[in-house]
Amino acid sequence: MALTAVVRIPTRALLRPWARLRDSALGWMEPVGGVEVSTQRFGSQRVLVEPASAAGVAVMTFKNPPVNSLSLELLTELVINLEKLENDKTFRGVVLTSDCPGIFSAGLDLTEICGRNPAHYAEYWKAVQEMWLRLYLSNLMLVAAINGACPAGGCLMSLTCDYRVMADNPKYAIGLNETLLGIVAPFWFKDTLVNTIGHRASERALQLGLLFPPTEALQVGMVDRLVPEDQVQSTALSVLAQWMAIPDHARQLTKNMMRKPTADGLLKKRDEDIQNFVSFISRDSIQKSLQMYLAKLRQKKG
Ligand SMILES: CCCCCC/C=C/CC(=O)SCCNC(=O)CCNC(=O)[C@H](O)C(C)(C)COP(=O)(O)OP(=O)(O)OC[C@H]1O[C@@H](n2cnc3c(N)ncnc32)[C@H](O)[C@@H]1OP(=O)(O)O
Repeated sequence: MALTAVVRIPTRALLRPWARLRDSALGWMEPVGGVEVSTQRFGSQRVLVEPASAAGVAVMTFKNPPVNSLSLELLTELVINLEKLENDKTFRGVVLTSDCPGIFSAGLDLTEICGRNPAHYAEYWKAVQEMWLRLYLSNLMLVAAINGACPAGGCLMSLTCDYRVMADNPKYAIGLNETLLGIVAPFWFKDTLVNTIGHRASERALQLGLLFPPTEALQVGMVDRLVPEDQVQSTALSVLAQWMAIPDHARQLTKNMMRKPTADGLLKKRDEDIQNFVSFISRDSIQKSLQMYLAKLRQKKG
């Protein structure tokens, strides 16, 4: 791929993402008798975090209607809240789920990668990388409670988790459908999929941009369990309860051993990956494809 666009990559936002957001996580930690304890509910505008009834577990709910697209704001809030959970040693496991009925996440926010300038594309892509790295290498046990459609970036987010529970509703589908939009899933999306479902299945799924209905997703290994829609979150919590029985230290080292080489692939060339993305996404032909795809989505209603 030709590397033509050279852009300044703003680091301000993602090195200290909380500096650009009004931190609405009031009540995150309150000193009680000199000891910091977690309060009932925290999070931010688009990412709600609630401790579950089981000790050590939190539920992180994405609330970015209508479709939980991964806007820059949502990505930033996700990373901030994950970091807070990581730093609060009372938490060992997190369920990731959605507040948007019938949709886990529509993936990357197409309005962030369409009709903007190179500096914006660079800032946005850095935020996407950051989300992936933080989730993929998280020391916490992460379980995705997939309660709706889960295409592209939404699928990627779920693939970073340690376990996926999906609603058994044939209306929903999950997969990396980038080629259907005329774009190419980057190598670290591909690696995450290969690590989950294997090389041959990934090759086919990625080329064809397959969106798997739940039964097929289970067969191919993209999700680990299907349950009726109203049991997705409770099942995710009971899976976490089983994982909690494993000593954290041994599990964390094992997770790191399995995942670090894949993450290093991106860590070693983050800037090059951003330049690649910016030069690819800025092409007229790619912008036209994305505009047509967005127009088709918007027309669906009319
Ligand atoms: C080296 C280069 C590498 C490039 C790699 C780039 C990687 C990209 C990965 C991605 O994640 S790209 C995004 C891919 N996402 C999709 O294809 C999903 C598109 N959306 C849908 O299929 C559907 O919306 C849905 C999620 C199945 C939900 O369907 P539903 O019928 O419930 O809602 P809609 O009427 O379709 O949508 C409501 C509303 O939301 C807008 N919208 C939907 N998806 C997105 C999105 N991803 N980004 C921004 N906006 C989105 C849609 O246009 C509607 O808007 P309106 O204004 O209300 O009409």
